[in-house]
Amino acid sequence: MFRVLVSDPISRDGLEPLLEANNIEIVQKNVSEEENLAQYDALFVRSATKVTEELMNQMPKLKIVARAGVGVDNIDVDQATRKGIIVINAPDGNTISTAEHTFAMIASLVRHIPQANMSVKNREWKRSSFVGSELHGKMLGIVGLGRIGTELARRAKAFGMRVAVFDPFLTKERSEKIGVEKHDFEELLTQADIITVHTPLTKETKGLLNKETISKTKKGVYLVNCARGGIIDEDALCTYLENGHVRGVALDVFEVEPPEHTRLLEFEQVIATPHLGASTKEAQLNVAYQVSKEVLLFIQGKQVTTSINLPAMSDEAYQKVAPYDSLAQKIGSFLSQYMNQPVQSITIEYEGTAAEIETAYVTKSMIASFLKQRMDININTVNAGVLARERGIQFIEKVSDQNSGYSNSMKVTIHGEQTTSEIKGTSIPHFGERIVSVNGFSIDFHPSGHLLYIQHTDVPGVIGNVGRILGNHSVNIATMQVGRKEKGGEAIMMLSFDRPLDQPILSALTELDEIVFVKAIEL
Ligand SMILES: NC(=O)c1ccc[n+]([C@@H]2O[C@H](COP(=O)([O-])OP(=O)(O)OC[C@H]3O[C@@H](n4cnc5c(N)ncnc54)[C@H](O)[C@@H]3O)[C@@H](O)[C@H]2O)c1
Ligand SMILES: O=C(O)CC[C@@H](O)C(=O)O
Repeated sequence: MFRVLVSDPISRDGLEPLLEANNIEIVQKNVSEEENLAQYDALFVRSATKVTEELMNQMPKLKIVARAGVGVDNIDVDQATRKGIIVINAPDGNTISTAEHTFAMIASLVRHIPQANMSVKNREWKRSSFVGSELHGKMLGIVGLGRIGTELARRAKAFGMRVAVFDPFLTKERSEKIGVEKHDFEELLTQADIITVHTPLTKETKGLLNKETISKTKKGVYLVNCARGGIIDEDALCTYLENGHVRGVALDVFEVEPPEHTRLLEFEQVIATPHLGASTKEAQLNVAYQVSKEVLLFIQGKQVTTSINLPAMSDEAYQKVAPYDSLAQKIGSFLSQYMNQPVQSITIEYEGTAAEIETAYVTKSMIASFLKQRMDININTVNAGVLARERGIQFIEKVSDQNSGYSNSMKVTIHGEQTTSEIKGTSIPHFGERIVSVNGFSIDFHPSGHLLYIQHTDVPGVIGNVGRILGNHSVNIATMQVGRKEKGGEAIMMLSFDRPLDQPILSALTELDEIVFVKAIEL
């Protein structure tokens, strides 16, 4: 049974993909009210539930956190990544609703609709107090032309506004295609009549509009924040509302929610909504449906596509990656068992068609498989890179332009504290994966099951002696491959069996004079 805890109010209709599936239990209850958090595999949240390290520690089975919305600032993504918990969101399900809400806020701001509404309800009729301005012909400055910024720009243009945009990642081609003026931040500040922010809250965007930057705006400017509290500094807003430089402010989001800056809310020129950007039936259905479908993919062992902490990959792309993923996992596990020593670096080199896939995913998969043999915690492609780095293991990914005769190959080299080892493998369509070289010895075997690696001197009788010892212990050899670099030098044998070998057999083999090294490997 896969158990899902839905902590914030999320559209029940949107949970349909999960409700219709078998063996999934869904409980809709806030985390603060649930006594047995340890039983859940998945957690659904909006922005209210804070997914902290402490909460995740109480949920040892947690595998996936689904944010029914865009912003993941209420989720400790770094800690989730360390713990191997996938974090997904619904990146575009609420875009239209939030753009529409922003536009409604802008229109309300310049026509004083909320204030006029209050006044009429107070039985007043003050028509001259609420003279507004037209949007037509005014310049809207959009900071951040992502999904919401783009939809807002379209609506503003339909109202006859000029749209100026600042976004450091915006290309000239895209701005031309959307029909907006690309500006630098200073230009936008000095020219716009209304400035609205649509960036995530990051180190760079926190306080982007502050005492200094707001001082550069036009006198009488309107400021809007329907993105994240803190992008516009709330103290600075109070200063400029007080001295009349800023004519009006519209806020859907606050530095602390519900807002604690009561002085800001006391200004008549401030209009506010309680984080309602995504609060429409349509958006809530969209985001819940989007994350439910993703969680179902995860449960079915398929690729999730909207993960914050996994390389994004469609199921179609994963089908191309899958054979190499399997090979990488086999090589990682083999090398980890074979090299029983601390490791300094892992290099993975892709050649041929293997170099054309999402190599970052496969590299993480190989590292996860390597680390799994050594660590007793949940390791997967989400946290493999972080855990390797934390343990001082450097990993390097290379693409080789050499042609070693295989249509694809993957070579993993591990520098340990005492020795260096290397395995090369290939994936043959309809035939599976093969290891074609171990530490420079050419060989050809299927990396699966109960294996035995033997390094020995290339002298007559070794194979017979090994066969005799195994026979004496009633061990049947399933397959056997040999490889050597030169006649009479060192050589290797790779054997496979129907059952694992126990220690007395391994000790007996090690005692043979011509045997240098013996290692049982389980794949
Ligand atoms: N009020 C709500 O209910 C609500 C609903 C949905 C989204 N949001 C918030 O709205 C914001 C935008 O969402 P989105 O889906 O459009 O995101 P998005 O990722 O599509 O767009 C963000 C844009 O900001 C730009 N950007 C990043 N750093 C910047 C910087 N320093 N200066 C200027 N631009 C910068 C990026 O290049 C990108 O184009 C997010 O903060 C999101 O959490 C709020
Ligand atoms: O869940 C909500 O209503 C907030 C949504 C919004 O802030 C988001 O980032 O998607």
